[in-house]
Amino acid sequence: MIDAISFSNDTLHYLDQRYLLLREEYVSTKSHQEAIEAIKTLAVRGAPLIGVAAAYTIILGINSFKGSKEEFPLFFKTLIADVEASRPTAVNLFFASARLKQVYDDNFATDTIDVLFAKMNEAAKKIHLDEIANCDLMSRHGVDQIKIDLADILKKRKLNVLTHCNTGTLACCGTGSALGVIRLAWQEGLIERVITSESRPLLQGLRLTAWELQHDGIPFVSISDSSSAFLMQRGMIDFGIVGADRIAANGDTANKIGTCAHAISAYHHNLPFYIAAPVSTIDITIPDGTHIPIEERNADELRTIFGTQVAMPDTPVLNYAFDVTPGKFLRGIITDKKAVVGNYVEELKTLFGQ
Ligand SMILES: CSC[C@@H](O)[C@@H](O)C(=O)COP(=O)(O)O
Repeated sequence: MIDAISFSNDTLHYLDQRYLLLREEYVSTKSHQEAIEAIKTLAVRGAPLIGVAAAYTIILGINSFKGSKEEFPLFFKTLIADVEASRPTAVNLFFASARLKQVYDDNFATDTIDVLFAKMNEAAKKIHLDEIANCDLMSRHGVDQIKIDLADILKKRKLNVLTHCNTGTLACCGTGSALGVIRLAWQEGLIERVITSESRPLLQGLRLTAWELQHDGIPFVSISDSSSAFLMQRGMIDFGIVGADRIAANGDTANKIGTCAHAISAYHHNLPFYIAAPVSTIDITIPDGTHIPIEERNADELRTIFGTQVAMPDTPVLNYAFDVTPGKFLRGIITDKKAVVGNYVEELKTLFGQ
């Protein structure tokens, strides 16, 4: 499997996803500032991977600390604020920083700095290992749900699945969230073909998902983002499955811009549309999608394609990185704990023991 991120010898190693497929470039850094820049520029990307990268970035930051124990609280507060300011929508980033803050809160008063840092290191590694394990759990729950929901078609033939953006190894560390489900469904003989929508402007679907599918020998075809309704109308898509950057308590889901249009089209055509995401992507503190901060990115991402100007340099642009799909358009939310279908307000709470 592709190693999108790893941490060894106090060094963060990652595959720079901005240049795939033009070049496969691995970067190693001990600098937390460089790691923050990697998150901001989407060199590392995808909600679970952003969470893992954020945890290791905090470790790089504390490793660079040279002051006394008394000076650490202010340093740590600034470090956390800098990491949290890197990308606003993927809640996994805040999940990771909250975990490390908890280790700090629980141990700072009693531990030496060295012991505290060792505990934080362990916590960061655990976030990483948990996300890998989550992929396998989501995949199992997702495939089981698909077998139930699409049983009638599966008696006759295999399925054509639509996915958007990239939710595979590159985004999740393990086999993936939505792409993990697709991989297992393929291994179990349920999939005819995967349809990957390009995911303008940064083309995560066209570049990254296609690359991962090719790597695994899974048949796929890529489409422009605006093609999905037409393909559904023609019976060329049986269901959709995507990842998430933040899920509100009522199931409203932020994911890569373009997801909402796919989900509404699927709903119109009576096709199941699923979200696959680990529980670390659910923000149970917000009641609905209106509370999800939506990242707006640089206008030049839209005006240019890989550095080539494709619009007037002063073309006014709205470049929202994510949209919010209302929960009512979703057939289910596949998590590592279980597949949640039905009443999201009641069901999602139970994942948090509420
Ligand atoms: C499992 S990844 C889920 C999402 O993070 C993914 O679909 C997505 O929107 C990624 O956006 P990106 O801007 O590439 O970080």
